[in-house]
Amino acid sequence: MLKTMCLAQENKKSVAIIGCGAAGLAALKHFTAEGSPFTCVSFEQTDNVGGTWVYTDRVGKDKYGLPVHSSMYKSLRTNLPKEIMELPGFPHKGPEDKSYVAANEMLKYLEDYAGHFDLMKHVKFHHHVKEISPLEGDRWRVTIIDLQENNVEILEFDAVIVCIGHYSNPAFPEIPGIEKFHGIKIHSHDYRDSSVFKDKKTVVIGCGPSGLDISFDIAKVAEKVYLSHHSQRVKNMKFLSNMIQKTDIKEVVENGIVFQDGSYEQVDSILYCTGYNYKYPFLSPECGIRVENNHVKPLFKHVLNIEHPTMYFIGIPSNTTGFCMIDLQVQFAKTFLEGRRKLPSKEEMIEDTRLDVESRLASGLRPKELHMMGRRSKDYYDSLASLSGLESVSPVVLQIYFDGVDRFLCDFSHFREDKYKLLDKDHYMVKFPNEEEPVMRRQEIVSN
Ligand SMILES: Cc1cc2nc3c(=O)[nH]c(=O)nc-3n(C[C@H](O)[C@H](O)[C@H](O)COP(=O)(O)OP(=O)(O)OC[C@H]3O[C@@H](n4cnc5c(N)ncnc54)[C@H](O)[C@@H]3O)c2cc1C
Repeated sequence: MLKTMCLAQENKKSVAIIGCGAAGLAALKHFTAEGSPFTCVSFEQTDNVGGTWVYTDRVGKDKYGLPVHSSMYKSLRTNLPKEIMELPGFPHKGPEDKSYVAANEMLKYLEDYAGHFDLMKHVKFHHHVKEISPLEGDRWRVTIIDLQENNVEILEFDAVIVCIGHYSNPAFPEIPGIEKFHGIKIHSHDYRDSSVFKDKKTVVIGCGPSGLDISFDIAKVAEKVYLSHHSQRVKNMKFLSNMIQKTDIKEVVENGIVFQDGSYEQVDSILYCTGYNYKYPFLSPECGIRVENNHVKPLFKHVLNIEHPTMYFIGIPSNTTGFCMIDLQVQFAKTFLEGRRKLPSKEEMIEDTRLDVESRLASGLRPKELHMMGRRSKDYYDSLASLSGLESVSPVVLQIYFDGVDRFLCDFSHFREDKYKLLDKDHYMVKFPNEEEPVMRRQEIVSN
């Protein structure tokens, strides 16, 4: 059945928003704001808004037979203070006395956001986007399955905003001998709570935010947690007494692990905290988007499909203040789709992207890390802002981000007791658990 979004009488452009987590909601808010020249629909394959923040006990397949999207676990509290996990224009009303909140409080925030801006009426729940392919004139054909009715719809749109997140497709490194291991093997995507690790010896592979958080969670009940990694960042971290740092794995044998330094440990389970892969299975090859070594390309400013500039991707960069970035990227997309600003030529966008990749590689990032922002966040936000004539992310937000990451690395067991308050675009207050009075801090962010 072919249905076309026929909006001619309204003289509005039609926009398909794929996914309705934080990014999809921010896109809906901006693209449906009063006076907007767009009409939008968000297709969400689950029955909720909130994406990542919707906890489920399920692993493997969801009730519609699709791979479970969310990687949320029971004990999770945010690793950034809620004060910088706000979508602009809607402050957190969460607990006054804490900055680091539980997943259900983040979900409540996003549901309240949807309610406040009256966004639910634009969301088609249990609608899975199966295929997107380009049409003449950079328009789009979108094939959607209504998972409840088992109906297929084919709709046409003027623009597509992809908001599907990138923490759902587990990445597994190749490990010699892994097939011989008899114990439990799971990825953090399927981690829900620590109960199966009680009194067990576990090796956790990787020490990014999930690896650290889950290791500490398991260590409360496990006999031993071996944290296998090659990161310099956690060298001075204070671990619990049953957490032991190890080098990378050399090989797995039946009941244990041989590490690169030659040591051997018997373990009952292996937990992969080895990250996620970007994946867009619904994009037909004609969309022109490829993922090579976890690098999504060709994207201008990590957001715009250079081959078809009516397709935007929101939320791709990592290691940065996600919520503010999402909002800025959405407004960037809206500015160009509205025609308020003119995009650089295709050749200029290709050259800009080439230089960006070159300088990232030169700065020591590995090819699979090309969407990591870290200290480049300010330059990235400023470039989005100056191209589109928007306001950049407030420097104090970035300062809190970097200071929060430092605290996380120094004192993992207590950093979530810190309480932040933004004062203005340059200043914030922070109260540490071991100090009587809050201290005032000033932003010192410089470009890289
Ligand atoms: C365990 C964990 C902890 C995190 N903690 C933090 C934190 O403390 N601070 C922070 O800033 N960030 C954190 N993040 C990152 C988090 O993912 C982002 O903050 C943010 O919520 C991403 O929003 P999103 O909308 O881009 O993606 P998501 O929240 O993943 O939402 C994507 C939506 O798209 C839908 N979808 C996907 N494919 C399709 C399809 N084909 N058709 C229709 N719908 C589709 C999904 O069902 C989902 O609802 C964490 C991530 C994880 C996994």
